[in-house]
Amino acid sequence: MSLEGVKHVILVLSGKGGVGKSSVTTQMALSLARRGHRVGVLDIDLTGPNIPRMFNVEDKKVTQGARGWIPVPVGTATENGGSICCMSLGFLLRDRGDSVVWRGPKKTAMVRQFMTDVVWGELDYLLIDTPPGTSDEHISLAEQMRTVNPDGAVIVTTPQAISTADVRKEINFCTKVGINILGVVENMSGFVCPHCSECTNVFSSGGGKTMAEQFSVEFFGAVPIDPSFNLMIESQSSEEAPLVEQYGKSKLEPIFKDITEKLVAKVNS
Ligand SMILES: Nc1ncnc2c1ncn2[C@@H]1O[C@H](COP(=O)(O)OP(=O)(O)OP(=O)(O)O)[C@@H](O)[C@H]1O
Ligand code: SF4
Repeated sequence: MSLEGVKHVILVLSGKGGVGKSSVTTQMALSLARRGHRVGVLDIDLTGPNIPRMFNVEDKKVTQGARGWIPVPVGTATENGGSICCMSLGFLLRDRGDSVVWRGPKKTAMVRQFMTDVVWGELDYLLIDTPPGTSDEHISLAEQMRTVNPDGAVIVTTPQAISTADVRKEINFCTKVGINILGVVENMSGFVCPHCSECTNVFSSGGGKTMAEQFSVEFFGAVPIDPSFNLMIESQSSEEAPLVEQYGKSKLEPIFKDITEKLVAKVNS
């Protein structure tokens, strides 16, 4: 079984698309790796496999070993032994539009293969970036995810989503399919000015925390919109310091340090 060396499996879920699930997954991976953890990222967001782009490994090829697919390493290991490797449908698609037209059974078969046929080796954390939504198709995906016995899920939302029924739906979805909720991250919560670094609350603030209290789930933290994070992702080049090092300068790094400390404490409690 390919997950036998993996200590903790964490799902990253969101009730709707575009809330920043992939960027939260990426930053949790960077933050964990900076603290010496060996991290794998599995991207099963078949409608928008963004993880290879986030880690600037889009042009890398996945190789097939004797026991299964070998995930793609992201840079080299850090001095304290932290590392990131990833696997995404994006590596296997000839055309990024291909997966969008797949029918449910084909997607489910692909996810099943991803859950079982990737040779991760020894990992402290495997983060699984899942497709957004709570439809019937997601229920069958969630059933696949349960086969890898995850520690639970981190739910990503935005301040706008909190004021709608999205998070409630997502929490009910987890309860229905028997997935433990580890905590909630509110993304795009305010805006960091690129000139003076002042954070302005564009929408109402504090909603995520209140909502988490209502549902008795842990609030991991609020992440503002930081345009420099996108610039960092877009301007990555092989000549520059590895992303895991560059991320040390990001204004979002201390926030994700706090989020991942809560996550680590939760899964090890
Ligand atoms: N806090 C943030 N600050 C700056 N940019 C952000 C932030 N969160 C997300 N983004 C940007 O918003 C865009 C959408 O984010 P992302 O791809 O992570 O969303 P998603 O929920 O995974 O989307 P999908 O539903 O397509 O999978 C990306 O370009 C990402 O870099
Ligand atoms: S936060 Fe300050 S520097 Fe940024 S746009 Fe507003 S006034 Fe200007």
